[in-house]
Amino acid sequence: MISYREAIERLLAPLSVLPSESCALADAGGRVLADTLTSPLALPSFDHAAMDGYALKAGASTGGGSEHPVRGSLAAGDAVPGARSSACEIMTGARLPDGLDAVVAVERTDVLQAQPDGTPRRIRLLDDVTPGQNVRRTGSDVSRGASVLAAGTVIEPAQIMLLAALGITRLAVVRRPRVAIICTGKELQTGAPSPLRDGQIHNSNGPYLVAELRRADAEVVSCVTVDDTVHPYVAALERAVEAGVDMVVSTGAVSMGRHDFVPDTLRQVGARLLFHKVAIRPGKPLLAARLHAGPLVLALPGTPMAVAVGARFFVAPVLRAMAGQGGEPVLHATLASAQHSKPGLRHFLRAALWLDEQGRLQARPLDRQEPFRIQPFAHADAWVVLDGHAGDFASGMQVEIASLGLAATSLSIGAATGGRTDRPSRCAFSRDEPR
Ligand SMILES: Nc1nc2c(c(=O)[nH]1)N[C@H]1C(S)=C(S)[C@@H](COP(=O)(O)OP(=O)(O)OC[C@H]3O[C@@H](n4cnc5c(N)ncnc54)[C@H](O)[C@@H]3O)O[C@H]1N2
Ligand code: MOO
Repeated sequence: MISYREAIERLLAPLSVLPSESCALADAGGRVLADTLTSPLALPSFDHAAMDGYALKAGASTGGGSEHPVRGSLAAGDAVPGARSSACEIMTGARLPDGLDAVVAVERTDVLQAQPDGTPRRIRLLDDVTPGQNVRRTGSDVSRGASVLAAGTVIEPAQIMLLAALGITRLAVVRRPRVAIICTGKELQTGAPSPLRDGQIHNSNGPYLVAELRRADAEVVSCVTVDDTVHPYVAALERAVEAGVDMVVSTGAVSMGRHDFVPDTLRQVGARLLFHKVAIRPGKPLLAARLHAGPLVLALPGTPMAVAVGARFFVAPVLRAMAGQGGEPVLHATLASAQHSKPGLRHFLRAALWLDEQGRLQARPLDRQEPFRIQPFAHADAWVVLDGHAGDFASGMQVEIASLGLAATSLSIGAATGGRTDRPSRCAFSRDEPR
């Protein structure tokens, strides 16, 4: 049996980043940037006013109390031909005319004279005005040609704001990974959902995997249920290959039972076995193989929490590697209750997260950790990962935590404690070495 670290090395070593494709910015939410983006523009693209007021040439004549004639008015969007030397009314966002270098806010002036329509003609400054005051300089946010987003960045709304500001309407993104799901087990009731026949159960792994993969922006090509016999599984694999998938995720039939046909079947179809059985709990009988036709097969044990662990700690790193994202940052929290784990095994525990009075993130593994239990998973905030320390983890130790779902950014805090956090305003977690 190999360690988790070795399993991940074997899994990721042969993977390459998926090809890129062009995508409209409007459709880019959740996609992964394929190439590092350089800015075609400076931001701001021109010196402009940060306040509604008056543009001036700052200097010896712009001390507090000085008076200035006002010529013209500029609003955001106005073209500004030629240079100016005298003060001019200006609105926030309007380009600063050449020759002027400061803006004084309207409330820091007295209007001495105005036209009948209210347009100011002469003002008095209440304070000294200095060069650059209330001016947003060209390129002070982004300089032209600068690298603005690295390859592998997930395009979230904040990135869309930046790209839109730069006038980028199309971008190269990594193609979505195509995944087929195969759920094995003749106990899985197909067809009408209820009532359940004797010995039958509802398929919960399939819908869970579909939801996780979709949230991770993978394309779920198919999700089929097959019984515990070789032929339907092989046929499902063939259909997945024909559909051009990058990965097959199957559940069940990888352990020691007489009906656990998946390991032998994969050997029979000529798949190259990467590993079978990993020193983890839950999920130990997990198997990874590569089909001759190309796709990776992750055969997860059927027990629901083995599937959840397989998805979070095996499927997610594969998806990151296929997207060119590199290792995931490791998060830590303070362990709130002592834990004992079996030495040599990496344990994944469902846990509650909350903030203590000092704003430190606390993690307490939930009580019922048996891998068949689904309810605690639905009420947990995060995974706690325990490995090493001869199996003894004292309360107060820093331990590794991970978001419950595949999307590493979606760490929830306080849901498992009914939203109770000792101090809800701060979240202190440490980020260090990539996983
Ligand atoms: N003699 C041994 N028995 C078992 C071992 C072992 O080492 N020696 N390992 C145990 C561990 S650990 C796990 S995990 C399971 C994995 O078994 P399989 O991968 O063969 O999975 P199944 O037997 O098909 O199913 C296990 C369990 O999960 C339920 N299940 C399966 N698919 C679904 C689904 N789509 N939705 C909901 N629930 C599902 C299934 O009914 C079983 O209860 O093996 C242990 N045994
Ligand atoms: O890996 Mo299994 O889920 O411990 O029963």
